Amino acid sequence: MNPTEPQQPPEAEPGTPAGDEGALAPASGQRCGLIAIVGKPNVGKSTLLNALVGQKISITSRKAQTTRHRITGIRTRGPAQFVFVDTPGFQTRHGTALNRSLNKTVVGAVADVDVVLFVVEAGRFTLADAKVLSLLKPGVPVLLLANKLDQVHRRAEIAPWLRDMQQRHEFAEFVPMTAKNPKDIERLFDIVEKYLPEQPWWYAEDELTDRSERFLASETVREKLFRLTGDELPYTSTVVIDKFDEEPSPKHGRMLRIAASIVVERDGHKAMVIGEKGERLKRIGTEARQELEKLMQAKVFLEIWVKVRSGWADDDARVRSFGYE
Ligand SMILES: Nc1nc2c(ncn2[C@@H]2O[C@H](COP(=O)(O)OP(=O)(O)OP(=O)(O)O)[C@@H](O)[C@H]2O)c(=O)[nH]1
Repeated sequence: MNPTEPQQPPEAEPGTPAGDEGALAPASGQRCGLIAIVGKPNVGKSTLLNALVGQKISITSRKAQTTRHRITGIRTRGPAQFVFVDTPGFQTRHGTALNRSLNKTVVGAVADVDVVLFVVEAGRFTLADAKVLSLLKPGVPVLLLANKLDQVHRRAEIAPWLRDMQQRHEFAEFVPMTAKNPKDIERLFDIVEKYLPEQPWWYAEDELTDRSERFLASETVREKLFRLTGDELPYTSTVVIDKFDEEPSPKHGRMLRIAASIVVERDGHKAMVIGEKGERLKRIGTEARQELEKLMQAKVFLEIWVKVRSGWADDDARVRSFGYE
């Protein structure tokens, strides 16, 4: 059932090719590719992604960003580098929101990955599953991940169900599994590896560094800032991370203390960011903290200050002091 066609490299590669910087291992035998995990809500996509990339969930560095793909995790295992990408719109909680949020970009983000992992609950296939499946473009191999196999008590029913699924789509492979079972995760890696094109890795073997988590923190605050202020705030506003300390925590595993400054050009902008009775700033902080806790799998204490620095963007020395080189 494996596709015999060689895989096409994605249109937009997320990083500088490894060779450009000379920092990475030689290309021989290396594989690297983009993987999308899609499925209706609650089928176990997050559980699966966490199991696949462990602690490494990260947007990584600036060069890793593309307009088409937001990287949610990277895992380098043996000769293969697995780059997992976000598929917004495929992952909304409600079916109606799913319909509403669909647009070409969203579908496009899944169209040029190397392989799609379509997650369903083993033994089930609902209208919501069918909707997600209908959005997948032909040409990209789709692996049917029948997750939560541990919850299926009558295993004998899985074979006829799989046959039924075979009628619905030309799946490249069927993978009945339990995302919570580490052995199944290893088996899944072996299966997915074959779908990654032979090409040099895009990222260093252990891409996630302190610096990239720091970067991720500033990007997350910035994203909330702009989303919650709409078009009112000029783009010259920025976010600077003043402190990023990690402490071990017996209770939470990891604990991060992050202090960030939102730097704006005018007092009026400061008032806008803070909002009435501080409500807006509070929301920016809460939403950013929640997202960072999920991304970094840590307890996060996030403190945000708003500072006015007029003309800061023109002042080289000050820009450097904010951590931009
Ligand atoms: N028994 C069992 N439970 C699982 C498995 N995988 C995930 N779950 C549980 O299923 C529930 C949903 O898992 P998530 O990973 O949050 O699902 P999701 O698809 O990311 O959900 P959305 O964020 O709503 O799209 C959680 O309670 C998980 O613990 C599995 O293999 N077996």
